[in-house]
Amino acid sequence: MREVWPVTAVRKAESTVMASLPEGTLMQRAAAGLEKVAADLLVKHFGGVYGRSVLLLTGMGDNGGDALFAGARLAGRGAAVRAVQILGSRRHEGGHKALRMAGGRFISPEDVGYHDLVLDGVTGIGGRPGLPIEAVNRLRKVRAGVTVAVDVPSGVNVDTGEAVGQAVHAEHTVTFGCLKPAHVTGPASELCGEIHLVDIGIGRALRHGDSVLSVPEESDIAEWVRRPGPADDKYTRGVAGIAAGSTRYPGAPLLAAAGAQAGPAGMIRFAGDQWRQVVSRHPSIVATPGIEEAGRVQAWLAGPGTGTGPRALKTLEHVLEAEVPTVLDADALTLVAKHSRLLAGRRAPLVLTPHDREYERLYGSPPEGDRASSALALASRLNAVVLLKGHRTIVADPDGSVYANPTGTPDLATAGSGDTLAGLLVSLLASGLGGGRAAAAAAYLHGLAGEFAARDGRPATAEDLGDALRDAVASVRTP
Ligand SMILES: NC(=O)C1=CN([C@@H]2O[C@H](COP(=O)(O)OP(=O)(O)OC[C@H]3O[C@@H](n4cnc5c(N)ncnc54)[C@H](O)[C@@H]3O)[C@@H](O)[C@H]2O)[C@@H](O)CC1
Ligand SMILES: [K+]
Repeated sequence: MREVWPVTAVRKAESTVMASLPEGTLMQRAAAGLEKVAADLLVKHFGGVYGRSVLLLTGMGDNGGDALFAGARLAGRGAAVRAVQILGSRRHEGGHKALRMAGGRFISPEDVGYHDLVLDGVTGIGGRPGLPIEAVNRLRKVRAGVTVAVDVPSGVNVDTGEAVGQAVHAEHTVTFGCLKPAHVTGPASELCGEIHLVDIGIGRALRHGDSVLSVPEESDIAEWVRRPGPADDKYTRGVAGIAAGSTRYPGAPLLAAAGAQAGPAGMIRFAGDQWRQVVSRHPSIVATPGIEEAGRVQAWLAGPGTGTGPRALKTLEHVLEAEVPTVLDADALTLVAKHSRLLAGRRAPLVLTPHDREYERLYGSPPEGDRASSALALASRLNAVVLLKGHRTIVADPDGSVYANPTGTPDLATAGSGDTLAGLLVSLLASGLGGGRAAAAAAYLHGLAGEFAARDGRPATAEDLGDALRDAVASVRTP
């Protein structure tokens, strides 16, 4: 699991470590890491460092200092390095001196044009969101072969992942010490490109309790997705129940079933009008038309394609009465938003999977720019795990843990995609995984499946996700 720390925690760790080091040591470590990534990119895209043009964008703080010292190192390797002040008039004296000594030059904002590599050192963790118009106008003149953000793309809100106004859009971000929220959540994460984490030695001073988000890694998912042991039978692996579909939405049950088939449960029960279609597509599923005769399960999924009429409400009441871990998706979210009594006094774990409009129905206002805080607010209010769908899906557990999902592709924004996610999620819950981890694992595997399904520009549909989910599970399990 990769932890994510906010600016205050980073500053605290930096000052603890800095107190025992000669002045400037951390900046030199940062600059060395930045130079390495920049040089590798120059080699990869332009065949070498020597003779390539590099532009350093600077502001008033140490972020510009990092860029200037890295630029001085690149100049020492024969790159033609220029620096331009994008924000304010105060400059980083040490960095300026180093660049001058290495043969770099300072140019006026009027003279910037194309450069092979641009290092964005306008603002870092000291940046306030939203750049002044003068800086934005200067940035507009910059044309880059490759843009590398120093620490974070300038202009973003580092602690929330919001991108206010015009922020730098980078293909790579070189960050120092640890990940910050802007790297993993919200629109800012889309402006970062590929993240390179440089160890500057502050890790030991970062306190676990100060981290605000976690990013699951492949090894976490492999550990969480239960594998059957020799003593297991279909019941001990967990029985998942799906209550889905209606004559209006007959496809949702099939897609939810396909998602569940990729998960770790040993058996799936289905209740709904499409019971015959479900069995003919998935003969291993035990299906009945009505919820009353569905049988016992270790976890329920309710909502995909059920509609919000009286029959759907009755089914949902039945599911909730079972008091087993339950995923509420799609129409079930609309129903609990309308009938708050449904969740009153609930004890068994609950996982809700809203997109933004469903979130608004449940919470009363849409998610804010700080999606992690918004997800956590709903999780606390309803005492339920909230999986807030988005480009970077957030999972918030009422116990306070928040996960930012690192996988996925915009290709997943397709009809029926959520049904497969909900199906996989209920299978994970039925296998005994806790709500937060089950939701984080489902989001991870679903995102990976989307990447697989859309590989090489293939148009992906939700129908492709069942197979792709099995490939995703296999790929996290293969070391
Ligand atoms: N503190 C440390 O120990 C280390 C810091 N490092 C670098 O230092 C950076 C932080 O440096 P600073 O704290 O100097 O902060 P920044 O360099 O991020 O910028 C702060 C300056 O920019 C101005 N500013 C920020 N946002 C603005 C806005 N929207 N409009 C107008 N002015 C704005 C501030 O008033 C301040 O003068 C990190 O991101 C990292 O790149 C690294 O060298 C590693 C060590
Ligand atoms: K920056």
